[in-house]
Amino acid sequence: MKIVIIGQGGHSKVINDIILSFEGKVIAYLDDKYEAFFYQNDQYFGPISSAKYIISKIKNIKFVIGIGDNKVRKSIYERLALPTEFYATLIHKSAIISQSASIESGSVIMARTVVNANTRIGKHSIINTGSIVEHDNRISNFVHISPNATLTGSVTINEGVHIGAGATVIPNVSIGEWSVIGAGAAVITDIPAYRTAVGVPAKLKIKNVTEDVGV
Ligand SMILES: CC(=O)SCCNC(=O)CCNC(=O)[C@H](O)C(C)(C)COP(=O)(O)OP(=O)(O)OC[C@H]1O[C@@H](n2cnc3c(N)ncnc32)[C@H](O)[C@@H]1OP(=O)(O)O
Repeated sequence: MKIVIIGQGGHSKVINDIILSFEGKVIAYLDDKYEAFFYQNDQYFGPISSAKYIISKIKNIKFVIGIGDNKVRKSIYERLALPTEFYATLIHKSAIISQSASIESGSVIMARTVVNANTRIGKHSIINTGSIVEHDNRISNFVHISPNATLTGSVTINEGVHIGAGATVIPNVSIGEWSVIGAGAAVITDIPAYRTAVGVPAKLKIKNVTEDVGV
């Protein structure tokens, strides 16, 4: 599979490792740190605006937005307005994915994750290294489940939610859209939209979600 990664920060390096795990190839990096489109050492580089040019130049390519921040990832998705079929679903070879789970396009599933039975994962979401997403979860679009987080059974994660590293969510809990759960939290009650919750058990912080959540 020939992949174009949009964004060239830390998250894109881990996506590159997913692609190597199934012997795919990164043919281009598009990032706005580049002012012009160029070819070097068997790869193309250019600004994000060159996505449509690269589609016209190279056949059978797929894109992935390799940016960890949920809001930035969504804004680039909206800016590019590419049809769904241009986005890859990338799953590391070491991930364990139930046959009854489903994962939509643009989402990335990192090394040593588990996605269990009847879980649904939406578009452009990240299931990061070593996290466990148990059975019957509903994970929406532009979500980030950070490394080593655990979602137990029948958890609902709405659009744009960021679950911090090592956090645990108990069964049947719902997290409202664009909320942030702090690293190491234990979430035992529903969390409303656009809020930050931290601690064990997780409590709402007074301050609402800020732009920078430490992704
Ligand atoms: C491969 C990768 O890197 S994937 C990305 C993984 N990234 C993460 O897991 C980051 C998760 N982010 C966090 O945990 C952050 O601390 C957040 C989003 C919860 C809070 O960030 P901010 O809003 O900037 O909060 P800030 O740092 O100002 O702290 C405010 C208060 O919350 C407390 N707090 C912050 N985070 C946590 C936490 N995870 N658990 C418990 N308390 C916390 C602070 O101690 C502080 O308490 P105080 O007011 O009593 O002094």
